[in-house]
Amino acid sequence: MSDVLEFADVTLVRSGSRLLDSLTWNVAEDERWVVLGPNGAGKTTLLQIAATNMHPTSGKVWVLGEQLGAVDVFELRPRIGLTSAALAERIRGDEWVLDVVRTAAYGVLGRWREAYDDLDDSRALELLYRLGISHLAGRTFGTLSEGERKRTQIARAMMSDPELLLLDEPTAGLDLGGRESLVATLGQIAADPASPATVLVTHHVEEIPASFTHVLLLRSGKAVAAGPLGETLTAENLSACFGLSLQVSYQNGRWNARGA
Ligand SMILES: Nc1ncnc2c1ncn2[C@@H]1O[C@H](COP(=O)(O)OP(=O)(O)OP(=O)(O)O)[C@@H](O)[C@H]1O
Repeated sequence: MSDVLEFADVTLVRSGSRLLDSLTWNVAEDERWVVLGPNGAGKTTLLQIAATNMHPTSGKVWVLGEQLGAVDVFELRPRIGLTSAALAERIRGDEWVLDVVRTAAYGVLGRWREAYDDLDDSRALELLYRLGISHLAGRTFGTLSEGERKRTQIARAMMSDPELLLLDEPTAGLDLGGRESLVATLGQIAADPASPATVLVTHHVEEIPASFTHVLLLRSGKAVAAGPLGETLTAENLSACFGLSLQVSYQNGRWNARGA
């Protein structure tokens, strides 16, 4: 199985701070990773490098087999699906939900072509259906609830049939019902062998969808531990990651953590 992401001794420095510090990490095609860590650990920075939006200060990064710095990132980006708060802020409130999704086929935000192929339309509608929001296709983005917006963004990220899916805190800001429902949907997507390699950033082990396979624990830009969930998400590793004593449990495909 070839790697879709390869970070080799990656350091990223901004204003004298090491946002990532000598990070070595690989993601294979069939893997679904969760990246966990406290505020400021470097999770979003890591995802932005994987999305080719930032370049490391030192070390090497390969995305979908191409080395950053030696490839035209504009050719790579359509092969990567990304959801992030920064991207969501750029979606206009008066944009139709169907357009938010189908414009991703052309790597743009906002309507720019007057005619879309039937194939674009049917794929966008199929994705909205898969995300449970096909009934919202004719609504404007600004009228959606936070949970509906998150689902729209995930459908958009999947529109170009990406080989790598990057989800930055997809369940942030949702109420309990909204979170549980979206975690279940993400679990279904992760369980589909046709789904792309996925990296999901979160602060909470409760938000790890079933069928995710691996975890990277980040603290101060460094990997505390990385590997298969079952053997890596231990009380010892999670405590070291968050800097407090924690207990971890796993039941019916879901994780839970609380103070020890
Ligand atoms: N341009 C910059 N210059 C200096 N420091 C920066 C810059 N951008 C980000 N940082 C710092 O880098 C650290 C890592 O940021 P990042 O957003 O990657 O963390 P995170 O793990 O995603 O955090 P959170 O969980 O709060 O979203 C933070 O301490 C942040 O303040």
